[in-house]
Amino acid sequence: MSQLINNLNKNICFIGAGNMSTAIIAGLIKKGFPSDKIMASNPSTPKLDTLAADFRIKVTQDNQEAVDFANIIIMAVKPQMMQQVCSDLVFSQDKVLVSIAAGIKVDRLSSFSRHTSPIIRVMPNTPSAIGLGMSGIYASDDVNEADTQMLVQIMSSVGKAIIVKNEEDIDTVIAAAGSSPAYFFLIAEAMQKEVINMGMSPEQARILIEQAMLGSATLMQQSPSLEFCTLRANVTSKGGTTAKAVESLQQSNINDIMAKAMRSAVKRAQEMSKQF
Ligand SMILES: NC(=O)C1=CN([C@@H]2O[C@H](COP(=O)(O)OP(=O)(O)OC[C@H]3O[C@@H](n4cnc5c(N)ncnc54)[C@H](OP(=O)(O)O)[C@@H]3O)[C@@H](O)[C@H]2O)C=CC1
Ligand SMILES: O=C(O)[C@@H]1CCC=N1
Repeated sequence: MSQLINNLNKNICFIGAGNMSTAIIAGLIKKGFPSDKIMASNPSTPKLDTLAADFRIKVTQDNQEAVDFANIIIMAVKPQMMQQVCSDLVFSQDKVLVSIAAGIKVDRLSSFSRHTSPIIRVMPNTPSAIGLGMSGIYASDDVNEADTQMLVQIMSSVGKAIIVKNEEDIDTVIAAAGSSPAYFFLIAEAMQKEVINMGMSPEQARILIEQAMLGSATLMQQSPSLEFCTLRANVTSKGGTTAKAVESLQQSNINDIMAKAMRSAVKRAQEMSKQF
């Protein structure tokens, strides 16, 4: 994949140089994507200065300059900014327009941007920064296969990527992968607090939780034939400690808690699609 991404021979720009753009840029550079083929645009300079210093990419405060430079334009501003930012830009029709924004559907993006060529939606997540991202890609029927595959190639270079068939599935990708790193960090925070309450140092708490999470995630990935429930059962000795902890989580309705959280993310994406 690394070789393919090096041979892509396209310029990419990021409109909005915030957290998610920075994560994807970091991942692309780590994979060897040429830094002079990336440009980021942002109204304020500190983030641009950091990106230029860390990754040697091109930077500008002029969104149109970035659009004119690129073959692939990644719109990465907050959803509430999208209409304003798009309507100030002129896109020639040979450019591939991509949005990573939650809750803004292709037909809205198309009307904001007056871009009559097909638009692709990508829903990435921040672990893209270390090559462990997970992205969902939605391309409507009128997007040509080569452009869809180019986005699959780009996002696969910073992690894994799947194509979703229906635009609504992007909201499910948000609930399961776009937003979910925050759920895992929240669980880590809660566990760290309790380890400290039990008398250990924050540093010890951090390494215990970090390594347990990393080990569990890696074990899931390296055991494709084992269901998550089997991996859980393998930890749970009859009459032992894990059984008590798991019982406590189940009594607190962990399934309902997670379902409710994920439904809330989807509901918010649906609201945003009407709001912005
Ligand atoms: N963070 C995440 O995990 C994920 C985010 N996304 C999507 O990515 C998009 C960006 O999110 P995120 O990176 O978290 O947000 P950030 O707020 O970190 O980044 C948004 C960036 O847009 C910049 N910006 C503001 N106005 C303009 C403008 N007129 N022209 C160009 N840039 C502008 C902001 O600059 P300044 O700060 O100087 O105002 C900021 O750097 C959102 O649409 C979100 O839905 C998708 C998946 C995951
Ligand atoms: O919180 C958000 O709206 C964005 C989309 C997925 C992750 N961050």
